[in-house]
Amino acid sequence: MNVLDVQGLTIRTEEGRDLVSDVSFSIGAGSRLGLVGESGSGKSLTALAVMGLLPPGMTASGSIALTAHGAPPAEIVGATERALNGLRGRAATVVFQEPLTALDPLMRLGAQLAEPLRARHGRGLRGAALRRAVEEALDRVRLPEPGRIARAHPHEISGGQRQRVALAMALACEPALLIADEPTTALDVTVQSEVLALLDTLVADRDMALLFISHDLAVVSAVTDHVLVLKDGTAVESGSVADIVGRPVHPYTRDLVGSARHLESALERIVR
Ligand SMILES: Nc1ncnc2c1ncn2[C@@H]1O[C@H](COP(=O)(O)OP(=O)(O)OP(=O)(O)O)[C@@H](O)[C@H]1O
Repeated sequence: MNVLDVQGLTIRTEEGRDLVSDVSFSIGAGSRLGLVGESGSGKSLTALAVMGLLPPGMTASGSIALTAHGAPPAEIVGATERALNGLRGRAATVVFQEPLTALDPLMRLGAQLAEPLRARHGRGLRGAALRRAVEEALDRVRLPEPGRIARAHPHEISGGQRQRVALAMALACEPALLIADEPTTALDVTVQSEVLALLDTLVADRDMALLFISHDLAVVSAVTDHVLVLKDGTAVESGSVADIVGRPVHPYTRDLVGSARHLESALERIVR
């Protein structure tokens, strides 16, 4: 059963220019697809279309079917804002490159995390039980001293910690599909691999579907099993990580393989 089924997705500007053309892919529960391509290839727009969050003036055509937790498939293309609101969170959530986009600078992190937890578990969750749920959610993303983090404001913790909080907020909704758009690009290399390892474990534990977006094929190959290569808004190649990294066919994919930063470790992982 596919959690996400995208068929012939085309994203057009008001002026009639296609930024994404006829892209198709699907992701089953527990599967992970990497969307890889250079800057401007259409990765983020594809993710935004899946969330029904395209910038004003842009339109999507084709089909984006999202199936969450045994519910019948919901069509995102052309859905009303009300229908989309019902799907965001429970069906799909997204983690962006910059966690500050998801966090309110003026609110304590615990209060922010409480919102999706209460949306998921009911407004009756409050007081000590709510505090416990917040700390458990922070603990699940391996944040030390969850009590202190819950009382902090976003600027009082590090970039890596903020991305963990953003991940905790996304997971609090228990989504069927998690979209991660360059979630580690803004982090330094050590923190990046820690967050990737965490993401890997959290997705595996929950049998979630993962759509992972990055310009870096090495990063994509560390967390996904299949890859779709985008160039100028079109899919040029797709296949298993082992095939794409080991036997790239399209010249553009070959370039991506060549420029992947930690290619050796990516290959090591595939060989393992
Ligand atoms: N709001 C917008 N208005 C007009 N054009 C846009 C808008 N957002 C993106 N684009 C254009 O659409 C194309 C695809 O952008 P998109 O952000 O999806 O690329 P990307 O592969 O995610 O790259 P990056 O990693 O740099 O975000 C680019 O040519 C970009 O300039």
